[in-house]
Amino acid sequence: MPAIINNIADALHLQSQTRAFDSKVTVIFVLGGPGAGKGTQCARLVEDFGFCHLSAGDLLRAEQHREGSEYGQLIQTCIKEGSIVPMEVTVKLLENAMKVALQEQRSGDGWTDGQGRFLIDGFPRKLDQAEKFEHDVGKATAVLFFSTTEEVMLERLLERGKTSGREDDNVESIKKRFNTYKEQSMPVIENYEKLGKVIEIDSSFSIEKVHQQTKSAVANLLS
Ligand SMILES: Nc1ncnc2c1ncn2[C@@H]1O[C@H](COP(=O)(O)OP(=O)(O)OP(=O)(O)O)[C@@H](O)[C@H]1O
Ligand SMILES: O=c1ccn([C@@H]2O[C@H](COP(=O)(O)O)[C@@H](O)[C@H]2O)c(=O)[nH]1
Repeated sequence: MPAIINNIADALHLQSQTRAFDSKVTVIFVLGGPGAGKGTQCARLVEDFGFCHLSAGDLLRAEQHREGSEYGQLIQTCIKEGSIVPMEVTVKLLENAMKVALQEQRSGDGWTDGQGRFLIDGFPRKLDQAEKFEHDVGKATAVLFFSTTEEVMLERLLERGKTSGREDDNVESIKKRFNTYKEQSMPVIENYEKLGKVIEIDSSFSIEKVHQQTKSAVANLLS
């Protein structure tokens, strides 16, 4: 970086150069409490619009089980305790996964509609993660916020827990996850609300009804 930055435009240009992805990439953060239905709706949006869906939780679980990972134990503890893995780990995993996805898209046959569109599911969970991602990786175009009550989320998670094999789909971990969500993740949503980037969808309804509302909101966003 040069010693003197002449004006704000230069400064902004330099700042944007440090990001891994340019403004052609569409990044939508998908937030909401544990079990609100984020992953379910992301899967539908992949079919509708050709998004690349990256779940931060899934990436962390894969890293936890990767042979030789230095973060395996740390990730396991955080997931069980419903706490947040240090941002450096998660942001790096997301950045790498985005790079791989873009390379795969570019080496495929032709240019597809969804190229460069990312749904980042379950991230950012904390304000510092949001800042780091936007600084190092790319700007968020919008935030899809799936909102519902703790009662609904608890029921869904306990039902999922019967088959998911997830070590955090149990009452003890779920209560901790709710606390982390309220204390650390809600401020992220409030922050993006101030920036006018949040699209809130009540996810208390059936999967199909929530999907119709989500699809129409995303279609508007992309038009
Ligand atoms: N609208 C809905 N109505 C009823 N059940 C739903 C609905 N949406 C999702 N589910 C079910 O609730 C459970 C949780 O959904 P999902 O995994 O999509 O939530 P999530 O927000 O991604 O959760 P987490 O943050 O814990 O990963 C799943 O078993 C899913 O099938
Ligand atoms: O950015 C993130 C996302 C997730 N975690 C940890 O993973 C679990 C499970 O996340 P899901 O989105 O429910 O799959 C979450 O409770 C955190 O412990 C994280 O640390 N950072």
